[in-house]
Amino acid sequence: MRSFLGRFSNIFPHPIRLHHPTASDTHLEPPSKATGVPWLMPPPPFLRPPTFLPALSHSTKRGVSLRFLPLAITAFTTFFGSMSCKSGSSGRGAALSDGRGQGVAAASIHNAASYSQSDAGGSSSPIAPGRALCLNHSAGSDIGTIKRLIPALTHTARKGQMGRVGLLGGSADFTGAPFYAGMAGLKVGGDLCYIFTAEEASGPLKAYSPELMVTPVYSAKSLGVGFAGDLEGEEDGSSDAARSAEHKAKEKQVARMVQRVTPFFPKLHVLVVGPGLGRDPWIMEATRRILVEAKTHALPLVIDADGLWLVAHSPEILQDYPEGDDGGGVVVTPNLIEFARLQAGLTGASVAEATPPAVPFQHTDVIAVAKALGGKAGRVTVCLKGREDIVADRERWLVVTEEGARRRSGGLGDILAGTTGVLLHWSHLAMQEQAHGGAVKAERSERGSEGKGAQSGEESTCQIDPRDRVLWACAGASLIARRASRRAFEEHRRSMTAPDVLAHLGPVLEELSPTDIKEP
Ligand SMILES: NC(=O)C1=CN([C@@H]2O[C@H](COP(=O)(O)OP(=O)(O)OC[C@H]3O[C@@H](n4cnc5c(N)ncnc54)[C@H](O)[C@@H]3O)[C@@H](O)[C@H]2O)[C@@H](O)CC1
Ligand SMILES: Nc1ncnc2c1ncn2[C@@H]1O[C@H](COP(=O)(O)OP(=O)(O)OP(=O)(O)O)[C@@H](O)[C@H]1O
Repeated sequence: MRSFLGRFSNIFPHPIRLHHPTASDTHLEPPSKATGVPWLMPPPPFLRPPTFLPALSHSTKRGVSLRFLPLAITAFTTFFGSMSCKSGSSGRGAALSDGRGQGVAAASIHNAASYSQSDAGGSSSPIAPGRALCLNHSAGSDIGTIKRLIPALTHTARKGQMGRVGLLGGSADFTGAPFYAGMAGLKVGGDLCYIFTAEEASGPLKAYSPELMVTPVYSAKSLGVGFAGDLEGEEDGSSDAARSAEHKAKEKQVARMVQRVTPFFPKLHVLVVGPGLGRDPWIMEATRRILVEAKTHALPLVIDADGLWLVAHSPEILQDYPEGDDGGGVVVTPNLIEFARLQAGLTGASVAEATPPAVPFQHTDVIAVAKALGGKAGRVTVCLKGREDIVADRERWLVVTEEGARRRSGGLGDILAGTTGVLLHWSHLAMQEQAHGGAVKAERSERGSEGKGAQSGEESTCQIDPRDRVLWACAGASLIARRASRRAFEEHRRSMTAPDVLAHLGPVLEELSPTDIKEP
């Protein structure tokens, strides 16, 4: 896997103007600094057993558990009856908690694994010094730059101006992921969210929230996807002719799915692809065709989760993806495993067997993947999620070190994907505003935020280089999602789940860019 780097060793330019190399530029080992919240610091190892409650560290991974199964089962039998497990158990095990006993067992399995993991504290600056793209390297001015991306709310705005986000995702199995991504887009401040999903998912999604406009674009049942798809490939005794007829029927449904999604393209500012989509080959094929169409429209994309599974298997799909009038190109938001899969796909290694390397990924890895995915002329920006988020395009990069939550519950990546979609559009608006400076600036100076920000040293006086605006959009989304996660964690601790983070998006946005304006 590391030999992958060698192939791209000549394409790593200095990431930024005025970049001051530091030791951590080349190695993203998590800092060892403690969090500063004394009672949350991990207790010495000898104090941890016999509680088996995991310390929630920044290196916790979702659902990492089974290596310690025997130990966990012992813990379960010891502590069942003495532990109350009313609030959410940690990690994927929580999904098993139909009854009290199962919930405790699942939590114990995860706890045992976490017990072996080391902890690391957060760093104080939200964006690593020396890695910012602004001329001024102070963290305050980095936040100021992100604030510039957040559009003012005026009385003259029209519905839709702040963002019309499409989302291709959700399936019979996963209805939470598109919900979290879509709602994040709205809660951050996007105006409209269209979800394209399975018929089987659309009912639940509409019931979760009437704010989401949900269009069913295929039937999981008739396509044999999801639950029914489990039977696919089994010998069913049907003849070749019957199988060929079934194949044709499915081909037709795939074509219909494409036809149902693509007419929405002209009204969308961005399409988020992947959360909860599933990896059924027919759905992957339909998604591939939809991406090909999106390319002809130069529709800005955010690709996450199962969308990345497709990209890892067909990395050529994003080659030379154009920047349209709205710019943006493609943003991919992999977690560590998804990033390792992208690397595998690009090198022709097995995608399914990819695992993250023992040493942490570096910004050079991220730049290499961004460049390789985009090909000669494509604009692909990668946001690698992790202990710190590394954002890079083919030549520049930055790292967001804003402290996040120590809970790794499902759905936080979906929230980032939806947030990124809106920030991507906002960065386009900000560029327009920057180009037509005067009038909009005057309107902005009416806002209560201006004075406050200036006092705290967070206002940015520098212009955003248009080439960097997607990086800033990704950094902004990362900062917002991580800050909201941290706030939700401070409030809910071990019971923090994705909806708690959604609830904190608004307050974080308000803090960054207060909405009160003086009436003319
Ligand atoms: N409530 C829902 O509906 C949710 C649905 N989700 C969807 O579930 C589907 C499958 O996603 P998965 O993430 O499970 O699939 P993956 O195959 O990408 O991940 C499989 C497993 O890898 C492990 N893993 C994840 N991140 C890791 C890391 N950084 N380092 C080491 N191991 C790691 C976890 O155990 C995870 O369960 C996607 O469509 C996704 O969008 C998730 O978004 C979570 C929430
Ligand atoms: N160790 C960590 N410490 C703090 N924040 C983290 C850590 N790892 C990831 N994050 C943040 O959590 C969010 C989700 O990242 P994660 O890697 O869990 O995504 P994911 O696996 O795609 O999520 P999902 O459950 O939606 O599929 C991102 O905003 C990321 O910055």
